[in-house]
Amino acid sequence: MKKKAALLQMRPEWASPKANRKQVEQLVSRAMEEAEDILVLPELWDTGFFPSENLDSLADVDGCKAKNFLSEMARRYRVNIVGGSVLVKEGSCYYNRAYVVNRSGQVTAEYDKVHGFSPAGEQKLFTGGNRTVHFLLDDIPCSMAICYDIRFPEFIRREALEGAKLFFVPAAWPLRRIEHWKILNQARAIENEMVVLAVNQAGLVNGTMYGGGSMAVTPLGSMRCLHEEENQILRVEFDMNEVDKARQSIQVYQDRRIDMDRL
Ligand SMILES: O=C(O)CCC(=O)C(=O)O
Repeated sequence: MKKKAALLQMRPEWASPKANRKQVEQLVSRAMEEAEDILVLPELWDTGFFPSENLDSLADVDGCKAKNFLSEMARRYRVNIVGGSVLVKEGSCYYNRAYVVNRSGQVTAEYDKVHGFSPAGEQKLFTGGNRTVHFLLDDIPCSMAICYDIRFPEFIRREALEGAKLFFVPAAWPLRRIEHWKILNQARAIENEMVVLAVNQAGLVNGTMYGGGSMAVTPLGSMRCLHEEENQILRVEFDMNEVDKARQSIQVYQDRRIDMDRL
């Protein structure tokens, strides 16, 4: 089964959700000048990574704005959207939360980033998720992680063992560690034998230079990757049959020694 995706690499305006919805609307419209099955956005595209002041005025209460916006985009273009993540307030807690919307505009999944990026103190401000997420896009079993989550191979392995064949990684990954980003995404695709679509922020946001390098990786590790320019679209076509072929030719799922896995 062949599918087409557009990865929407962008530079969010710092702490400006309204301006960023406008930007995303323009990027989506550019992307949909050609037919696509799936659009993918980066981490915290609504605010940048991550405001620690005025959170109450910036946070999207219960994600209503993001959900309405993404649903409207998905319905307008009849396209699936893996909506990166947005800053959500629910009750008295803040979440770095992703929404997935299908072609008819229904929100089919949500995921809270599990591993807060402790060097930036993310875990002090955001409540970390405590579950993996699984959803179907055009019948393909999918899962996702957000940014720092990909440094935890046992967590991603769990999502693969739970059935994921197509995997999404929205991120706000700085340029200075962009080699880690590329290698980790490639490794997660190869070791789990799945397709990985990873979308990063790009450009200078609140003093940090984000690295772009949004990328698509096949189950055997072939990679297509953008450079660091802002607001670029990477169009990729991938074949989900490659996942089954890779899993048949190198049988890591059967050959695992679970008895040796305990940490
Ligand atoms: O792990 C890294 O180097 C970057 C992670 C990060 O910036 C994030 O999780 O938002």
